[in-house]
Amino acid sequence: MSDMTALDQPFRPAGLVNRLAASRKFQAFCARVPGLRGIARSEGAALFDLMQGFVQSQMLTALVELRVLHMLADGPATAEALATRANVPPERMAILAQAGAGMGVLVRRGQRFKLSRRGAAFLGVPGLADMVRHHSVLYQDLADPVAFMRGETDPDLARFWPYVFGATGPMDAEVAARYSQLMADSQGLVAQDALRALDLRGIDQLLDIGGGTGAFLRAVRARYPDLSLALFDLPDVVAQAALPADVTRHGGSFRTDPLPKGADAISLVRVLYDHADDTVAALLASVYAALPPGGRVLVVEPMSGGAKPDPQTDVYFAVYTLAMQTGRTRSAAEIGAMLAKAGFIHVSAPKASRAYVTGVVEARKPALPKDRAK
Ligand SMILES: CC(C)=CCC/C(C)=C/CC/C(C)=C/C=C/C(C)=C/C=C/C=C(C)/C=C/C=C(C)/C=C/C=C(C)/C=C/CC(C)(C)O
Ligand SMILES: C[S@@+](CC[C@H](N)C(=O)[O-])C[C@H]1O[C@@H](n2cnc3c(N)ncnc32)[C@H](O)[C@@H]1O
Repeated sequence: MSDMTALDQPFRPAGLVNRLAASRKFQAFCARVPGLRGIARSEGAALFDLMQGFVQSQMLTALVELRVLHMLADGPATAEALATRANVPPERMAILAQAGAGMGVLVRRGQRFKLSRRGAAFLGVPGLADMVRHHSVLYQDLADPVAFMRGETDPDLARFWPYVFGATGPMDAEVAARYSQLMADSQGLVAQDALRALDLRGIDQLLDIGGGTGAFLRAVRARYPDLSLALFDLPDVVAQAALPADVTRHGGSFRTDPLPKGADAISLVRVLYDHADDTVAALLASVYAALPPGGRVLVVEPMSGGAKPDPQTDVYFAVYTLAMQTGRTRSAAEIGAMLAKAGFIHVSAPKASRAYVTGVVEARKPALPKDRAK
């Protein structure tokens, strides 16, 4: 039997609805019946988009690398004019611009192309173009997805973020700058959504562990000017943080050093998902030890949908952290369970507005010893 014959065998999945959906006769029937036709068409288009996602991403990368979106920010242009500026053969630029319009980041008006609203929003999101550019590493890592899922590859993404892994010693200036800038740029939306979901009133001092260049603390300062702030990160990273003079800086490693005491709230922004469960458990134990009774811990990072799989976090961030090889994308329920295991109570997951930007989980250290039993 040839492979083609094998593929022609009808599938008979379990369940009536799935059996109908897989039936070619039923698919053809739906295509003829008004009402069902629309469902069949949109299911087909959704399948097609799943299949062509990698082509869309690569064409977005080409639009970014060739600065086509940036050029069109100055005003509409023909594909020919774009081709000259980007040094691409005109017939190829015509295909790229047409694809950009098909993807909704450009709009075609006769022979000219302009930036669409979505394309303009893309350029306006801090660091998004650079995020797209750095995806070339992940793209290579996923070139053989079967080997990748079997754990038979050695992904380069694992080396892209050296300071995620607590590297010590002198910092390569270029690596540090690339790392810090990408982190700081993408921090804006994270801080915005986290501070919308969290209420920090009542806190006297907030210590941000793994706070990088201090972008989260700067956003907190803008919203809660009276809150006293402190940053803890690796010494080289803390030294680079751009923070107001009154913000206390602590250089150290949460793997080997005790966390400073004095704060009644500790935040962990995009820190836990970089690390394995045993590292996270030890870190949460240190956080617990550093907090006073009644102190709060705030976990802010993209989270898996858990029982309700999420279209972005359970694909992009789960695969991204898998390629990094050190951590994983956990659900709010998993993070909550780890917090409870460390002794925290009143674990809650305030609703954040965009799962693909961040999720939020908070909890308290018991105020009184008797609370621990609760
Ligand atoms: C008034 C009328 C009628 C119409 C107005 C129309 C109009 C002008 C509408 C405007 C539309 C608008 C405001 C759109 C705004 C869109 C926004 C804000 C889009 C935001 C998108 C954000 C995205 C796509 C974020 C992506 C984030 C990524 C990819 C983050 C990756 C982070 C990584 C890889 C972190 C790694 C850290 C590590 C290493 C794991 O620790
Ligand atoms: C993904 S970044 C998050 C930075 C920042 N919170 C943000 O969201 O933009 C992880 C941070 O954890 C820090 N980090 C990694 N290992 C650490 C360790 N052992 N001790 C202290 N900080 C560490 C890194 O230097 C980095 O700043």
